[in-house]
Amino acid sequence: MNPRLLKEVKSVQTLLGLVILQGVLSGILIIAQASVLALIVSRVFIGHQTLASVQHLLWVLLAIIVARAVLTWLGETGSLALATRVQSSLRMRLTQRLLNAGPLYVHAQKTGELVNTLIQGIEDLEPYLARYVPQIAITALVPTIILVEAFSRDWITGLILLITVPLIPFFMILIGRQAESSTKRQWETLSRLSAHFLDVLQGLTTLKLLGQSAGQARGIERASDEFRRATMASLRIAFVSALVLELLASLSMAMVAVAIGLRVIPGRMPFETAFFLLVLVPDFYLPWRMLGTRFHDGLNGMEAAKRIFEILDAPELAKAGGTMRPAAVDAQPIVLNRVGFQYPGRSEPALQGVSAVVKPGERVAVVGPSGAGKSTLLALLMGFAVPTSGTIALGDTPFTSLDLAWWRQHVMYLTQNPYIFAGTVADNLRMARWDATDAEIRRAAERAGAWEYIAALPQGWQTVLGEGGTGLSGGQKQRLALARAYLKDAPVIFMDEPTANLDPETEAELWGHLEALLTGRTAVVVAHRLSTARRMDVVWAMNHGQLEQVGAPRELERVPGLYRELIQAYAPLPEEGHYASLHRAAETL
Ligand SMILES: Nc1ncnc2c1ncn2[C@@H]1O[C@H](COP(=O)(O)OP(=O)(O)OP(=O)(O)O)[C@@H](O)[C@H]1O
Repeated sequence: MNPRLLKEVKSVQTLLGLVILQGVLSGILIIAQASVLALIVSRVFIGHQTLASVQHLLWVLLAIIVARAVLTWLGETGSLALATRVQSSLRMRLTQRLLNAGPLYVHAQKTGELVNTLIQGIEDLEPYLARYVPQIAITALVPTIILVEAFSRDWITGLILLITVPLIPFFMILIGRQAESSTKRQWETLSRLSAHFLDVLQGLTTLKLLGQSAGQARGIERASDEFRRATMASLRIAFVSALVLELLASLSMAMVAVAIGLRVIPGRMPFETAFFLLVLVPDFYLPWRMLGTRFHDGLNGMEAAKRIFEILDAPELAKAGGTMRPAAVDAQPIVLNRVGFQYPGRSEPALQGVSAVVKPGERVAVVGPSGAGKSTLLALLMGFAVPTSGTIALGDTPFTSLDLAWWRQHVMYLTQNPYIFAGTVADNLRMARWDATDAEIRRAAERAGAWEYIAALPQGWQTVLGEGGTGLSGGQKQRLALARAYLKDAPVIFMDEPTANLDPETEAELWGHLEALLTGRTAVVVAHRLSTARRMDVVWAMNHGQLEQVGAPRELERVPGLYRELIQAYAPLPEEGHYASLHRAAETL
């Protein structure tokens, strides 16, 4: 039993209480059943009584049998209901955890494995919680109650039971060790298989163009073959374990039977006691045999529980922040003071000593070579991660005291690849503001230049879009994202070159709508194009996680330094003043 599961999930405690009650009642009923049965048989066969004279005992026996069946049924459905509750509670907590951890944590994980844990891992908890855990309680209780009763009736039988029973857990532990490592292997290969599938689905275009789809298919074949072998190995172990348990139980029962038989024949033991013990003994071993089987059913769940708690315990890149909500967000500067950030497991910091101020209403372009730390800086500004050194503050309020959920309500983020969710166009827009009226949605779509194509869709804004916005062009997705931004009407905008993947014509058109959005708002834009940087008030030029230059774009173009080097890397710097040709040549920074 995973102690964390017991400690942290309340339903598991209820489940345990329930199965302990079931175990005690079962033990008592088993003994009562054996006693009544032995009484009936000895009266009818030894005492030569008629069935009519033991009729009341037969009714009692029937009542006990029915009670046992009802108890088992109640136990099983109760356990199942509670297991389902535990599963949904963990599913919620995992999702919440991933949402809290934010994009930086999720992107650093293997997506296939994460999906496997969230779907299959949670699913695997059911046999573990609904079958294995109750069986542990029953195995601890029922044989103990039977053992006490057996000792009180006949100490020799009690002694045989006591001596033989430790053999079963001994073999179970021996086999269990093997089974655990084989289940671990099975889990790992299944995760690898999920990751492979996801890779193929997400990277289909790249794979096709690189002519690698056959190679990936072979990869899947290998992973699935490995999974088959791991599964077969687990099954073999489960089979051997069942065989050993059956054998041990049969041998022990035979020993008890011989010891009893040897005393009944010469008349040293009353028939009723002998019969009672013989009926009781199989029920002594049954929970152990069931435990063996259910242990193997529950192994995947045990492995999954470990992984689930690993995710729940992962170090948080983004702490929850505080509760402060400073007034007038749009009048507050964003102040970075010697900000540094180091990703866990990386030796080099992604950001170091970044000090700068974004004034209210100012539009900042962040430029720099790949890996300079631009995206990391945006992530910190959105509160997805906490600086490992230095501070970021909104006015006088450090981010650590800021209510980050509230902050994100005042912030909009536009990316290179906006995500469109499966659902209608209207749903996708309402995501920015659930209470937006139809008129507001239409107005936002118009301002983003999206209304025309939305109206032309088969069912207008009620058209259902596929996951990832299938059926829409890159420009259309961007305009949808822009409409979201208009609808959200946040005073602070963060952007990661939203026009980077668009053709020049669409880009120019989209910029018309973007400029309107940025007017009067504070913006920090990661710019890969000179044209984008030029549209902003200030340029921050970054390299190796450091802020090397800050200044107006036209000014920085004139002085030697990183910004000019970035431009020169793509085109020879023309004579001062020849911005038109510079613009053409340095399409990309
Ligand atoms: N999730 C992550 N885990 C570990 N290291 C990361 C992670 N994301 C980025 N890094 C590292 O941090 C550094 C800065 O990366 P960042 O993505 O911020 O750069 P960038 O300037 O946005 O680059 P690009 O223009 O290529 O997107 C890089 O060295 C990168 O390898």
